[in-house]
Amino acid sequence: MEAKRAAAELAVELLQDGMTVGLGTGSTVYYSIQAIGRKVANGLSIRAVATSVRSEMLAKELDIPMIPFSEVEEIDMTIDGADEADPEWNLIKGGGGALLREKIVADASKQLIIVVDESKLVQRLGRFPLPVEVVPFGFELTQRKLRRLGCEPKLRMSDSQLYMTDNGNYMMDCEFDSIAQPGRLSEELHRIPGVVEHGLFVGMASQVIVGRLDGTAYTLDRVRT
Ligand SMILES: O=C(CO)[C@H](O)[C@H](O)COP(=O)(O)O
Repeated sequence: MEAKRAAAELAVELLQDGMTVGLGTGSTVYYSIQAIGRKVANGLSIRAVATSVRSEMLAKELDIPMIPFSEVEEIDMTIDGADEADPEWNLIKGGGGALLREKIVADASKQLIIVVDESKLVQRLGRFPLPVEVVPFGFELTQRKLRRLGCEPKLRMSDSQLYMTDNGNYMMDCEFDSIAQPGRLSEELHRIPGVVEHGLFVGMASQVIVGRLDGTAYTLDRVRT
């Protein structure tokens, strides 16, 4: 908890007056949204868009000024979590189910700041099952096509019900041994018609902030290949 909070709060220090801010989703970003709420109460002037119904509700409770995504031309900075980050700052996201909106918001952002604790750092992506959002129509066929990419795709459940995203889609959690070429896998996933979006964020992060258990945080050095 302290590690998540440390990363989340350090990221919020990057915000400046006048910014349009993207709010990610998850238990780490929860602390960022709380910290933004405190800064807004103390006079920080920003407006925000959320990547999930959950984050939007939290932001509204904290009186963070929100604008509809339809009114946004560009987002200055988005703060979001991740399930895994590799040394090149490639990510797996979507454990919390919000990957589609997160990717749309990240793509519209000048800067994507990722906040994680040290347990999320990996040498190679793939230990965490890759979330893939699929349309309900023909999901069995989509599942078979995903399997052909070398993974075991499991339909996500929640309280014994099929999990449904904020967009009315299903989620397949795809277990790979490891992901050697995230960029290539991303392209292959996009070629499957039933796939709406997947949780590989390749080359999108502008910074990865890592929280330690002792409550300190640092920016991960980026290895370029
Ligand atoms: O991608 C996400 C939601 O879709 C989250 O950012 C990711 O799952 C990390 O969550 P947490 O901070 O709770 O570990």
